[in-house]
Amino acid sequence: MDKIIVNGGNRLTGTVKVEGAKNAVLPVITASIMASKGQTTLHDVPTLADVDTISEVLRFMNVDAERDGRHLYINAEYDLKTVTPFEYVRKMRASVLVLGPLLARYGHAKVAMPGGCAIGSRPIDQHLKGLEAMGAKVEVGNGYVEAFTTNRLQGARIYLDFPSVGATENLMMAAALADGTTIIENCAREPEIVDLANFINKMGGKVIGAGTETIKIEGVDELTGVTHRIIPDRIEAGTFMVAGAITNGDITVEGAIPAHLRSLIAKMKEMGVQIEEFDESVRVIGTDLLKPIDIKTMPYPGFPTDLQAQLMTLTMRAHGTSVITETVFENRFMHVEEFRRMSGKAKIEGRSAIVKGPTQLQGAEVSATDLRAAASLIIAGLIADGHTTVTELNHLDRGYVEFVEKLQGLGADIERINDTTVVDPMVQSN
Ligand SMILES: CC(=O)N[C@H]1[C@@H](OP(=O)(O)OP(=O)(O)OC[C@H]2O[C@@H](n3ccc(=O)[nH]c3=O)[C@H](O)[C@@H]2O)O[C@H](CO)[C@@H](O)[C@@H]1O
Ligand SMILES: C=C(OP(=O)(O)O)C(=O)O
Repeated sequence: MDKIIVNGGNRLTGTVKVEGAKNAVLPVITASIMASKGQTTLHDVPTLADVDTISEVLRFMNVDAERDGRHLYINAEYDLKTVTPFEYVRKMRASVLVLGPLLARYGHAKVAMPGGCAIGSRPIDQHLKGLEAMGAKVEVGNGYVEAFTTNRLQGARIYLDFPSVGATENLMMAAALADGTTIIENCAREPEIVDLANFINKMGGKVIGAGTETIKIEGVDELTGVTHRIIPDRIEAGTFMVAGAITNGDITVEGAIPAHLRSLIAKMKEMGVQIEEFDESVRVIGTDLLKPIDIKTMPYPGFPTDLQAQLMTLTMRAHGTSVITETVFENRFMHVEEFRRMSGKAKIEGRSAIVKGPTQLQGAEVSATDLRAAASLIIAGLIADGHTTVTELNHLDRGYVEFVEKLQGLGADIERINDTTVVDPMVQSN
């Protein structure tokens, strides 16, 4: 079992570079299967477990998907299978993003229903509602969702009850090859949605309005493979920004696009952190005198739920009480219990976490409960007294490339080990 061991106390300094965005590359990869001719070449592809999983999904469907370092070559010119089994969806919920592309290209898609996960129940009703509005017949049973259409999907006007990122992406892709015009209202506005729209437009699609509350898509008959560079990962960038600030460090994060990080920059400045903005990088200079804040996670451009756990670590160093409210996922506070193991003073009240600072965190053995919890426990370890050991690193590997090496490059005392020590079951059960 792999473990990360952090010895707290080092101030981070220097420069770190972020990868292409996980949440941009996954939908772009699934959109590439709509290209009935030509090869797709993607650059700045992060070497993540999730990218490997979605590539396996594509290969299962008879698509060529070959990765060479940070480049991915995809050829979907063949007859594709239109089924995605549970073994893939179980590993990664974003597999459900093949639904729109397959249905649009073949008039059929059968995908294992994604279950709930540690952060919430995560239904896909908004995806299905939109596909039905476009004329698809949708059946849910035996753990699968199956969608058919005898003719092409028809353009429709769709209002999302919530600006769901995945639903906006699935419907935008389905509409790209539909007959007529689709309008998606109350859609998600994340930078990753804009990246996907740019990619579809390069393929020959006609998408306008991505990044606003209404997207209009005029369906076309055919899409072709193209070359595309994935946008930088704003969540990875934000994770390092917090790591720099919490250690009272001075770091530059290359690939941090300030326009994509407005809410985090505003909140960190409110806490007293100094932030200098450049075109595609930010410099973060920490302070000993952090102020408490209130944060509420919201769809973009609100504060991202994917940075909630990381920023919570910083509030543990602030002088006073911070209130962090999670409105996007109903169960995204699993890290609070782990912070308490490190002597963090945090408690959950309804949908909020109340954090009292400043606290001198203590090194402890903690376990990652989801991807961002993994990163935030490591960040907490950077300022804890003594050693912090973080396990369940499969979560971290879904979303961070060489996280340990990058932190070492900034001066952290951290290592990843493969610990094969057999644990006495009597001790473990206590
Ligand atoms: C691969 C990817 O891009 N993942 C991101 C994406 O996930 P994902 O696309 O799954 O997130 P959504 O925006 O769809 O979900 C947000 C909320 O809407 C609810 N909902 C969603 C769809 C639906 O049909 N019905 C419904 O009720 C969800 O349960 C959740 O409470 O956006 C999330 C919110 O920014 C991020 O945390 C994830 O990192
Ligand atoms: C929740 C996340 O991802 P996913 O939607 O892939 O589970 C995340 O990136 O923090």
